[in-house]
Amino acid sequence: MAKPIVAIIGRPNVGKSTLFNKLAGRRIAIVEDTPGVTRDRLYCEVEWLNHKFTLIDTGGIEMETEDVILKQMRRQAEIAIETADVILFMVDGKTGITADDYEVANMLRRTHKPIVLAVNKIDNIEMEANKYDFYNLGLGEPITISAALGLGLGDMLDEIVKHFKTVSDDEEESPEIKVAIIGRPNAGKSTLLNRIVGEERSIVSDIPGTTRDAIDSYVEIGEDKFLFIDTAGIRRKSKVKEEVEKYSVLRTIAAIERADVCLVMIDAQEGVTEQDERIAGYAHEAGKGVIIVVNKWDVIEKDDKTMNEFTKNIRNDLAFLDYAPIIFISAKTGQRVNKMIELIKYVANQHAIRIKTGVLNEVISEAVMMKQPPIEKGKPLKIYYVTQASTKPPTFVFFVNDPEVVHFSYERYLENQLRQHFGLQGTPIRFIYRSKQED
Ligand SMILES: Nc1nc2c(ncn2[C@@H]2O[C@H](COP(=O)(O)OP(=O)(O)OP(=O)(O)O)[C@@H](O)[C@H]2O)c(=O)[nH]1
Ligand SMILES: Nc1nc2c(ncn2[C@@H]2O[C@H](COP(=O)(O)OP(=O)(O)OP(=O)(O)O)[C@@H](O)[C@H]2O)c(=O)[nH]1
Repeated sequence: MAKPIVAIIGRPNVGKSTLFNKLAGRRIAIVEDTPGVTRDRLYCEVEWLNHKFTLIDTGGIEMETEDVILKQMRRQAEIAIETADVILFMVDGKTGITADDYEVANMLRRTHKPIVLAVNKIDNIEMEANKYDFYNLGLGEPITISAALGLGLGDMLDEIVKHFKTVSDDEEESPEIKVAIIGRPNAGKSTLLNRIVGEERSIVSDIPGTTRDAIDSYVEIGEDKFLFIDTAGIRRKSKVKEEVEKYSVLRTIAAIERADVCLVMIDAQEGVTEQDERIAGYAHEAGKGVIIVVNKWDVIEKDDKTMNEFTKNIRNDLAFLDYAPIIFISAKTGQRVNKMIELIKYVANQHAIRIKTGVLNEVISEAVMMKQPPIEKGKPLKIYYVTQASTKPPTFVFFVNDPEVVHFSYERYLENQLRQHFGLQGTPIRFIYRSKQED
């Protein structure tokens, strides 16, 4: 099930960062151990009761004059409308409603997306009454919070997660493989999509005055159904370079969250760049199936060694994606595009694989017999039992004597053993350790 996306929008200074920091559990922006990925506050994972969702921040660029703020907020709202399942509209309960708040509320009211209106900076009971003004926005009941003091956040989260159920029900019924084509501008994403979809591509634009840049395309190829999520072309005119980049990143993250398989598209003429590393890092972090697609292979002068050299360099630059297959294509000529489609099917299957507990334990016991765990902190690791807890990505729970004594290199060894036996190409896998005494 795709994790829902909640987008937070609001004027500068209403307290978005403060709320972010309060809610962020794991993955604020990106964990540091993925190389090439910088830490910036763009998104975080939030867990509330039994729900997990991704909170994205659509704002945060410094603006000076009043009308620029409004322009900026309109953009935020557009992005939120495009990418989010639920929109969290944050206003300042201390300053009261502003004209910009009205403008944005008008835009939001026209969408079918659920909106949660949070009135921030209500630090004490006496200030509660400030909320009545905000009914005028016509977005329903305002929820008062104090991000700084952590007040009212539970009620706000309850309201947010209330809107999830219908979203995930829809998604679960769809049988198609969801594929996100991600990569730097100019890598050839649109060209590839057009090659696959051809004339049938349907352009959906449900927001007046804006073009939807992320367009879903349903494609049936033989018996198989695919949904391609395109992230190409951030074509909004903006003079602020960081702004354009930030939007393109947010859209990429939203596309990745919805996908089963991500095609990380590399321009063969450019090789792997830092931006490629970062984009690939998002897909890896999100636990999605990944295929590295080297495009524009037609323009590369090649001999019998070229492909090996490229492979070596990519493995080196994107070491954390060692499980991802690499394919060399030309979106322009169509070279290996059919093969790539087959690969997508294969990786989607691997990503959704379920391994029976019996076989799983046989493989792990054999692995342990072949190579005993090293002694950590004076204590040998004992693995009692392994079971696959979930899929997409395959997640294995190890019941052990002490989770603290699992060594990174031994985990690597076990992962390799599982990969040797079960394939698992193109999918990250996750290990969770439980102390047996706990249960
Ligand atoms: N009194 C009070 N102040 C708050 C609260 N939440 C945030 N603030 C203050 O409001 C100011 C702005 O907070 P930020 O979290 O940086 O606001 P922001 O919306 O992220 O701002 P941008 O990054 O410009 O978009 C800071 O001085 C915070 O300390 C709150 O619940 N109560
Ligand atoms: N030679 C060659 N050129 C290609 C190939 N794929 C794309 N191109 C060219 O590369 C340029 C960029 O392609 P697009 O498909 O627009 O790239 P994009 O990734 O969608 O770019 P954005 O919309 O900016 O994100 C165009 O001029 C394409 O014709 C290819 O396989 N071979």
